[in-house]
Amino acid sequence: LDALSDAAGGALVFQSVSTDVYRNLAAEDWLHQNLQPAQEALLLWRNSPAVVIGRHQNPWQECDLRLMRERGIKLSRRKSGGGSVYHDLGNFNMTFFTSRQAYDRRRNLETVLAALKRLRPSLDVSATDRHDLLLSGAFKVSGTAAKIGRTSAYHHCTLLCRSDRTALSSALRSPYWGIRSNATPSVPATVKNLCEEDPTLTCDVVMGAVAEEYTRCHGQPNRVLLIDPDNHLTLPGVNKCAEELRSWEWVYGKTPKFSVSHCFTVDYNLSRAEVKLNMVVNRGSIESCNIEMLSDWLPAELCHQLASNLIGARFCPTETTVLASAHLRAWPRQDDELQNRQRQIPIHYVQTSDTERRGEVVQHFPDHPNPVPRVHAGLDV
Ligand SMILES: Nc1ncnc2c1ncn2[C@@H]1O[C@H](COP(=O)(O)OC(=O)CCCC[C@@H]2CCSS2)[C@@H](O)[C@H]1O
Repeated sequence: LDALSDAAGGALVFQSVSTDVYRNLAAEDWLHQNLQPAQEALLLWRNSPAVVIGRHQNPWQECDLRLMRERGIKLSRRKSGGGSVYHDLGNFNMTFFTSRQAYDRRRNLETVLAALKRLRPSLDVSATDRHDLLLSGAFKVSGTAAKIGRTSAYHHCTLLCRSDRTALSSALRSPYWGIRSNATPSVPATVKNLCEEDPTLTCDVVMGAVAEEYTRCHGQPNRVLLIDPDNHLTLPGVNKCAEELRSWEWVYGKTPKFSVSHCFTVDYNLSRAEVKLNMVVNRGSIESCNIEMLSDWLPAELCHQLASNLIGARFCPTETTVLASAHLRAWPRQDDELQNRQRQIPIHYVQTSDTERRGEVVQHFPDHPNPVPRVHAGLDV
């Protein structure tokens, strides 16, 4: 890197050859750690479908994890604060590295605006006070976040060129409710793609224009260096960092402590019961759990035992399903009716219908002679 920056004699422009969100975030982190603080650089990168949540966010509150899993949309947590955004190959990201003193989000956004102006003079894109970029004064095309270190800093932002807007809004809609936390909430906006204004605009065209404008502003020849975040020889330690960013402990485990309070009605074989579920989830694991039955539909002891079995489990359905099933098997009375009733408790409470979201808290389960175990405490992972 030192040789590179000596040769370039100033600012550097990198473009990642990877579309893996964890590898790209690791490369970004690597550059932040390893560039000389005074070295200015720009990293351009794109990801295959992913949601990137802010450092202090709760993924269960921000996105539809089940839908994301079904559609292969990855979930990642970045190191900067702020809200949740959706990425795919129709969106690209820019990371502006500077020293802490030279950190200036407005100047970076001016570079992006100037690039767009040169490219398509008629495009109406402007920056807001919170550093979003708006198209036609109303539609968000870019969101901003930043990380400020002791001596160096970076500002990164997105740019929507031709993303799948339907996937964006469905991935960023949480179907879960009853969660209380101090996690940073996102600020939802109406988004648009640049290509909706001008169909000839692709990520490649816009990225090229930003690189050109950035080098021009820095009095440099327009040269883009390809960077491979998979190459630990060029970026020593980058693989370990990517694995950390991919780990459950980072993505889910860093969620600020939260509580889940849920009250619902279960119907089974013509009998009905009210169930209250209260949980505290800390570092992604169930710290306390209480299941209350407002009738003798299930013995209090069974509820209590089930709740205590879940303590310490990761708040994810795979783990809690195993625990709940084990609890069923260990229950001494081979009472089919009781077992079937316990299986009805949707501790894993994925709520999708609008009535439920409005708070009518009614959940019906089809009467099934041989219900599959469905008791698990994670919302969905
Ligand atoms: N890709 C993208 N670009 C712009 N706006 C988006 C995008 N995806 C979603 N949104 C909208 O922004 C809000 C959230 O806005 P909010 O202001 O809460 O959050 C942000 O903007 C964070 C930007 C982070 C940028 C980083 C750069 C590299 S890695 S991620 C969301 O609810 C959508 O309405």
